[in-house]
Amino acid sequence: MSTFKTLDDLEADQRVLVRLDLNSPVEDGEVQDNRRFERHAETVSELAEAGHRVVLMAHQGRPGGDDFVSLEQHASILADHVGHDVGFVADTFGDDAIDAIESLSAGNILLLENTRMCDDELPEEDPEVKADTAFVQTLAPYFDAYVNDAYSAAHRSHASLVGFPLELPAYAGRVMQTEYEANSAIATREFDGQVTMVVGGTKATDVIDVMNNLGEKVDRFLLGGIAGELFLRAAGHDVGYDVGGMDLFDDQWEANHETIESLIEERGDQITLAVDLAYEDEADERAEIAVEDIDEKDRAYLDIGTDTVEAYDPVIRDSEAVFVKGALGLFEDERFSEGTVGVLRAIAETDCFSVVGGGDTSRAIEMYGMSEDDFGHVSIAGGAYIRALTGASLVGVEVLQDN
Ligand SMILES: Nc1ncnc2c1ncn2[C@@H]1O[C@H](COP(=O)(O)OP(=O)(O)O)[C@@H](O)[C@H]1O
Ligand SMILES: O=C(OP(=O)(O)O)[C@H](O)COP(=O)(O)O
Repeated sequence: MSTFKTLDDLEADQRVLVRLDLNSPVEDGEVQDNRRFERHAETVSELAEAGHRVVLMAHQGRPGGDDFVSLEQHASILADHVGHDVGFVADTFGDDAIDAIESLSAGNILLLENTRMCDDELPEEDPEVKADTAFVQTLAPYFDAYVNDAYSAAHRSHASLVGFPLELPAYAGRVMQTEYEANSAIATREFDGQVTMVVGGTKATDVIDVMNNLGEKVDRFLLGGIAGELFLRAAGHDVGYDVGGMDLFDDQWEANHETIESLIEERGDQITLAVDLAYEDEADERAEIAVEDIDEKDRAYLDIGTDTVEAYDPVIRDSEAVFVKGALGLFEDERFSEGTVGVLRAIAETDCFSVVGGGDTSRAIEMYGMSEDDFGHVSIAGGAYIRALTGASLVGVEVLQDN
């Protein structure tokens, strides 16, 4: 199955540079614990217990976003899961980082600062270009091996993901290995009955393009979240616009409206949009409005409405397989969790094969008292997992396989 080397192939007593994906929700500056910490802790524990010197890299948010913060809090959350100290240095590859790396003993763990705070990490470029950056060229000589555990970021051609495997012997971590195997197996699986995909979340750009390539595999798309509103906007409704301090819609509209319009034209019968939406009224309560009654672009919609949840429910119950990518609303706020929780409960109550992905969406399962056992596979990846479903390769996996 795996055509890359794994931790089973790693020699003893190595200085190992490990890429994790600890990208997490941040609420009022506080990093929220989630499944990514728990899953990556297994790889980190295994490496530390084997006596390697373990240096971790990860990213958080995107420059300019409210969630673009230091990894200092991540170190202590990860330490709780690993059951071992995780040191932190507020530097990516400068003198402070090198000093901290050089002072490690066998079995020690150190987390470097947010890779996206280093200019060489972004933008996406070919692996050869990334391998030639000062970031990679400076750090690589301090290590014997590179481990990529960040399956959920493996669709990004960033320095920490694709540059190091060109400079160091490279291995897949345990999360990379299990997610790759599970998602590749799902991509080749055939279903006799209806296959439904629930599309939501904030990263509409990640899903809209992929919907084009999933059209043969998926019979019905049920939309919500930011992507759902962009489709409603394309269908002529006054939603899907940035209002107040929002910056979720207009840029993604510019990048995707032509694809959305052609999807509606060519695959309109496969795509179901919300018929009502929920918002916060003057009394801070959940209120709902039918999409056809919306005539002002002045309000943020935070969930699909109750009639939409009722319309989506039988579609899910009639499906043989359901794939979920992204939440249908701001589920972290209970008032706006109805869409996401309604869909997840319908899946959990039926015996369809299901995959739930999206960095944040998998959190809703635990938050609302459901069990992972009620789902076929819960992926900590979002964009990477739906790309894998189309059979497309992920650049971060390709460079491991070539290593
Ligand atoms: N209408 C909405 N307005 C604001 N945030 C939303 C809305 N719908 C979904 N979300 C947010 O999308 C996030 C879901 O993220 P996730 O499932 O990881 O997908 P993505 O990777 O696309 O962000 C959740 O944190 C949820 O609060
Ligand atoms: O959280 C992630 O992706 P996901 O939300 O699609 O699961 C990854 O960390 C990638 O982050 P990015 O979409 O800012 O490159």
